[in-house]
Amino acid sequence: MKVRRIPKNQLQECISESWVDPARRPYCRNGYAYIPVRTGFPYDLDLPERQPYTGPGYQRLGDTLLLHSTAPTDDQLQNLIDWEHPSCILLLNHHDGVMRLPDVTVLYGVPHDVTFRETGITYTLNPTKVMFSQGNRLEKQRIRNLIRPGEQIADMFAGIGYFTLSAALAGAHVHAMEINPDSCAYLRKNSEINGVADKIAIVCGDCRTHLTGTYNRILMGHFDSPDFLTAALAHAEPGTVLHVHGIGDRTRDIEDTLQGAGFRYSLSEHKVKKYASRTWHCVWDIELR
Ligand SMILES: C[S@@+](CC[C@H](N)C(=O)[O-])C[C@H]1O[C@@H](n2cnc3c(N)ncnc32)[C@H](O)[C@@H]1O
Repeated sequence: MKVRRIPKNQLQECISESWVDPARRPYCRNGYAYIPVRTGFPYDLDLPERQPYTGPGYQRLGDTLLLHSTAPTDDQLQNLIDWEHPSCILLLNHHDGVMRLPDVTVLYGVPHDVTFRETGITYTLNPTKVMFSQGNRLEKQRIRNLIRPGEQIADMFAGIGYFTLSAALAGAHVHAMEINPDSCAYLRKNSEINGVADKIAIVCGDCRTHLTGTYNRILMGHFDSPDFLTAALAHAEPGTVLHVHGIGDRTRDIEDTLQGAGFRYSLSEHKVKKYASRTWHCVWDIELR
């Protein structure tokens, strides 16, 4: 592949010039951009063709790549480094405990805070310290579309702001509760970066002791949410909408709790993503009557 090597900060100025091959992606390394050159134009280097990466799937969070569960072979890892030029590659083995802390193996580079955008929201986090689920992207958008400006919302499991930031950007006032101090710190940072700090009241602690008053909407983005429903209902009233996440079929448990608390309600179930074979991560939308 014939390329011209230029300082990375000149990439934007060059990208529409006639010598640039628009069918190939430039790539950056060590402060330089390598731009593929069209046939017939002068070039600086003739690089061996890059081998497309064909190993296990991964997600990109800023300059860090996150592989899920399946470790690459040594050849695949080298192939991925050459293909994506990341600064760090992590293998996410699983999430641990109630805080859903990531258990990761560092495959390449040194872990650090990463910044990236997803559906118009900027996130900063360290993927070795807190979880980030790209699989919840559609659910975040769905929730954002349901929220009306001025709503009073409780996010009982705010994490680094997956739902809280969407809700605040939709014009709601969010009482964001989170038990993990690392997540609270990133949530604070993310609310500032996205310009919604004045719409979010962050509390670091157990949501069950921090819920106050009643809310228009209660977000419960934790797999064990059905077990927290009684606590949430103590801060709900007719008209309140709850979004209760869980794994597998929890409809019966949820309905038992609602009926035990004496509420009339409408309930609908939505699939968020596959969790295991035949098991789904679901969210139950409940509107109290
Ligand atoms: C699934 S994670 C992330 C939540 C995020 N809303 C999402 O959908 O991905 C759940 C979060 O709930 C927090 N958490 C667990 N138990 C909690 C509790 N009792 N009170 C407040 N936060 C809690 C964990 O620390 C974790 O950050």
